[in-house]
Amino acid sequence: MLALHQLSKTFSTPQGELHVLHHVNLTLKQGESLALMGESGSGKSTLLHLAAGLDTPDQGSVVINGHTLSALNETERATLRRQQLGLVFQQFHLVPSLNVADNLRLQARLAGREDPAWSTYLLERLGLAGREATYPEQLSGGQQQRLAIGRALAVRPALLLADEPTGNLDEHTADSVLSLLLSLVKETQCALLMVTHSERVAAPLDRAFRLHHGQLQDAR
Ligand SMILES: Nc1ncnc2c1ncn2[C@@H]1O[C@H](COP(=O)(O)OP(=O)(O)OP(=O)(O)O)[C@@H](O)[C@H]1O
Repeated sequence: MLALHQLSKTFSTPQGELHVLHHVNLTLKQGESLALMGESGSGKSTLLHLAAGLDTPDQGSVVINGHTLSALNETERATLRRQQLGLVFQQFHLVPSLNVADNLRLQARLAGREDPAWSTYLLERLGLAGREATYPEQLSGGQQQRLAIGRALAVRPALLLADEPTGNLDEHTADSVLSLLLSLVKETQCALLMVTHSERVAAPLDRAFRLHHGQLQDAR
């Protein structure tokens, strides 16, 4: 579902070249979940951005569901991102002027993949049935992140990329949002790559890797 081959990324900084990723290899199969850990500044978000095609590597390739990102033009990459990728961030990035139902449908609508029955089912699973007309500011943090997760899954993506998805939530809420996320991932059989600082959050995922000096190490 996701393959990273020999991925390298260097940033130029006033202090000189910063080699953030150095020939990183990783494969993630359908239905598999992987936690990406590492110290602050180790390159976790950089790797996630490369996997999402939001940034380009200096060397190496990213393959999503059989498509090599570097072989696509910008329009094709954007279409692939919309149809095959779900993104969830620490900040929920909901659209404040859209209600719950419209936020949930937003990405699916842009991808041309609206499925009303699936959206209705998702709203129930997210605990947001009956709240369709509510606006994000009227929701709790946990509810907002559940909605952001639902928006990402409404397209039935092949791959879900999540950057500290529970980082803004208290421990109890984080646990319930995480278990909902993992159960929906299993149900939809999408692959999950999740950045987290927390061993606790990483524990229920199938595999865990740590980025250290630009390379991935098995964290278990
Ligand atoms: N566009 C950029 N230009 C220059 N340096 C960058 C750029 N983006 C990231 N960096 C640097 O690359 C390194 C890795 O950053 P990244 O955000 O990937 O780390 P991270 O592991 O996600 O950190 P955190 O856990 O704090 O979010 C950091 O030292 C950062 O300052």
